[in-house]
Amino acid sequence: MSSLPQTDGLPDTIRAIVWDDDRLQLLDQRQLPGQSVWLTLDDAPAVARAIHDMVVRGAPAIGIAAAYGVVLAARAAYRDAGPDWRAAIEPDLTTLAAARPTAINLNWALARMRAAFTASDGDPEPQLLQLAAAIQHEDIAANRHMGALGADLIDHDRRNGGAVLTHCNTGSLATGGFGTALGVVRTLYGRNSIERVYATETRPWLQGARLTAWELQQDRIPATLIADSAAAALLAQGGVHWVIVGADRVAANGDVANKIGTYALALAARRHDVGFMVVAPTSTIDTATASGADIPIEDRGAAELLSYGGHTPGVADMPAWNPVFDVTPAELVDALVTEKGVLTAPDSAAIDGLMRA
Ligand SMILES: CSC[C@H]1O[C@H](OP(=O)(O)O)[C@H](O)[C@@H]1O
Repeated sequence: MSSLPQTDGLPDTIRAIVWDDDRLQLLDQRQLPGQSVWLTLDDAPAVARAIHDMVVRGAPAIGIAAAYGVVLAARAAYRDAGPDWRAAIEPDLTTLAAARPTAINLNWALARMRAAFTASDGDPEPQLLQLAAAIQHEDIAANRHMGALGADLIDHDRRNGGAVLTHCNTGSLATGGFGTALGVVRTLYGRNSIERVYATETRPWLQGARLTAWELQQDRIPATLIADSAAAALLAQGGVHWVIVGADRVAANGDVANKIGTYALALAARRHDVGFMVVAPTSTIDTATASGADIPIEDRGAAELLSYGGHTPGVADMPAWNPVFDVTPAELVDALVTEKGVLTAPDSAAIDGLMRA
């Protein structure tokens, strides 16, 4: 799929974020699945624009792209200000932080990169590039570990086998590689533990219909696309035993911000005794945010909701409400799977214990 070489020798996984030729290469997810178009970025404002415009999207992927954005910012600051690069870099860090509000992985990555601003006055780029690459590799390793933990839980649950449903895109395109919720799906299918995956189309941006469908087809995993509004009826008819989703931010009390429609899936799952699993690395957990009520929810405006592939089939100037995330209360989450362990009752005490471990 990628015209760029795999650069780290890790087990094969679709790679949508690649540092190559001393610049950041991003697979433009707005063009998938029809075209694989790679964009080359060589400054931090361009990375911020790419995050805002969803060239790259998905909570962990946003953090990884931002980390490489800091590398580009440090290059420019050191070139322009030499030993005073730490002051010179600040405007670019502010621009990166403002790219999208909900996924906490963005700020997590910026804070981790900032913590590496050592006292040395030498060129910071090599050290920061090493850290950005480490963040991406750690994410892939975490995804593979979460895949096993989530699959183990389902394999040992009374609601094992059959089919699962996933929402939005939580695969290699949304992460450093392999995926969070889709990583669990990949692992389950690899074990012959499930027969089929149902993917919601995920209006309005169609991450499910365009990206998840494409990833599952690449992996030759049997999948069926459904309209978002068909999900409750599907769960009501039986056969789907788990809903497996990702997250953009998990609050200190276990409330989960994720793609719009997740809350409805959680309600339908609870009504029909279908397991509801959230899969997210701890870089998505924000203990500084007390509850879901405090999570900023991105609204991407009416045009995105009124259009379909750039066409406006309906009333062009119709007012529209387009929050692209919602909040699922912790009590509707049957399992929160992280790389540090699985919480089957995610609440403040359990989250605190996990983050301190
Ligand atoms: C690996 S979880 C990715 C998470 O991000 C997605 O949102 P977006 O496509 O707008 O960045 C969605 O909420 C996924 O669950």
